[in-house]
Amino acid sequence: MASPSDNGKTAKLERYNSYIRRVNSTKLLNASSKLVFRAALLLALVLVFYFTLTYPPLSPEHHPSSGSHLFHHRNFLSSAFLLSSSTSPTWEKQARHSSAPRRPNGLTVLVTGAAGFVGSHCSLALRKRGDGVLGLDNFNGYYDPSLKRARQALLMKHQVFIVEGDLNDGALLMKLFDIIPFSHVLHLAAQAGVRYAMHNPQSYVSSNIAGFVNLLEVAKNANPQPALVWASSSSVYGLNTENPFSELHRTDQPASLYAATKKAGEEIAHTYNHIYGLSLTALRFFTVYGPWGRPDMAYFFFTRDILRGKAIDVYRNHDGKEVARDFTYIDDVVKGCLGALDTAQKSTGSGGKKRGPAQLRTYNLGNTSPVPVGKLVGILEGLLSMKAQKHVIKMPRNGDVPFTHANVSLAYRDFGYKPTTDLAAGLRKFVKWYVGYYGIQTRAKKENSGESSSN
Ligand SMILES: O=C(O)[C@H]1O[C@H](OP(=O)(O)OP(=O)(O)OC[C@H]2O[C@@H](n3ccc(=O)[nH]c3=O)[C@H](O)[C@@H]2O)[C@H](O)[C@@H](O)[C@H]1O
Repeated sequence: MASPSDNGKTAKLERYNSYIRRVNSTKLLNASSKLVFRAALLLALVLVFYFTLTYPPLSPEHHPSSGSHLFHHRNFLSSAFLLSSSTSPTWEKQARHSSAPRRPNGLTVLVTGAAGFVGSHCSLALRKRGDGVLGLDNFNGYYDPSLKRARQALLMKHQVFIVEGDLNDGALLMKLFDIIPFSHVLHLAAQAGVRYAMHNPQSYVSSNIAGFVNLLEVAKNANPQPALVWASSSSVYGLNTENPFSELHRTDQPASLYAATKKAGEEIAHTYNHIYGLSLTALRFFTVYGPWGRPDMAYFFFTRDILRGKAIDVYRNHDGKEVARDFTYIDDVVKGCLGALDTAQKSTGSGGKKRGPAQLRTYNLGNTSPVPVGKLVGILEGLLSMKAQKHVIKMPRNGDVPFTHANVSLAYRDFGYKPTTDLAAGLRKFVKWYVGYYGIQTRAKKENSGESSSN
């Protein structure tokens, strides 16, 4: 048994040991909390820098700034990210897996702008029929990037992988073509929007001209050379007065810089077809709308503003007539894009040299039935069961054209393009998506749910 003096010594020793433990743990705590603080500070700085570039502040006209300085930093960042991650086997594995066709003779398609409106719809449609699809998108802040991220998440569910990078990143594009033998490119990445060109002209030059040339340079050197189908625009008809617009009409009077860059794209396409034997198809889209659409387009922000009770500007021509558009539903445009891809002939060049004449095509993809903007507003009012606060004003001189109307007989002849959705039916689907996506209870919905609960 231990004596009381032994017990006293043991108790003292234990008190001393616990004191030493406390002193040590406090030191350790101080050291580790300093470390944690420094790491948190560093992380916060990195996050602030990253979010400043990724989510630039909104400008008054619903157009998030994509000022050229931000644009270039963003490219630099994505490029740095990709060059380091391009060596990672996981990254390449995902890209290869995504681009591998799941059906015999399936296409292997690079879709640029895959997180965009038309790009995400086309990527899904291609994947659903068993084609291989790899997306490319720079997720810029022209409009709410969270919508682009939501589209990306939807594509991921269907095993479509999007590489985050920019068209102007030549090293990245070469790497993609190096690891994947693309049979086709569906090139939809662009700086869109007619009116925004007055605010940020350089972004149009950077994406729609420099970026396009960069892509063509890489495509012409690729082995095999892919066939390219790409998005031009109804806006190339500019001040053309002949109706409906045919591919044979003049397109040398663009009314906006956006239109001018798309028209320039058509001329550039001619050059690459002529010199390098690239198979090229331009699709002139006519005001495409629908679920998962672009928030910078009138039908989209009219819906938002009507629901918020905010006034909307409805443009009228200077001659007093209503402005009208050949609004085209997204599913019709997707069918047109797939039809163009399926009928695209192979490029004829190899190793950057032309081996024979190659296909060069241009098609209108419209709805063939122009609708005045006032009528569009009326349809939205009906669907939302709300009255719009309309300001009818003269169309500002901002690059808009008074009227668009597509003749689609060429696209019908060559790949059976036939639009089937009228504006009322298409907007119904859009509004259904909109209220679901943003979790909005419309008055119509509330009344319906009231009715069903009383039955
Ligand atoms: O076919 C195209 O190639 C282009 O289509 C689309 O341009 P637009 O046809 O101009 O569509 P959008 O802006 O929705 O305006 C629709 C109508 O609302 C009128 N409009 C517009 C704004 C407003 O405040 N009030 C108004 O009346 C306006 O005057 C117009 O009559 C794409 O954005 C563009 O990227 C490109 O793809």
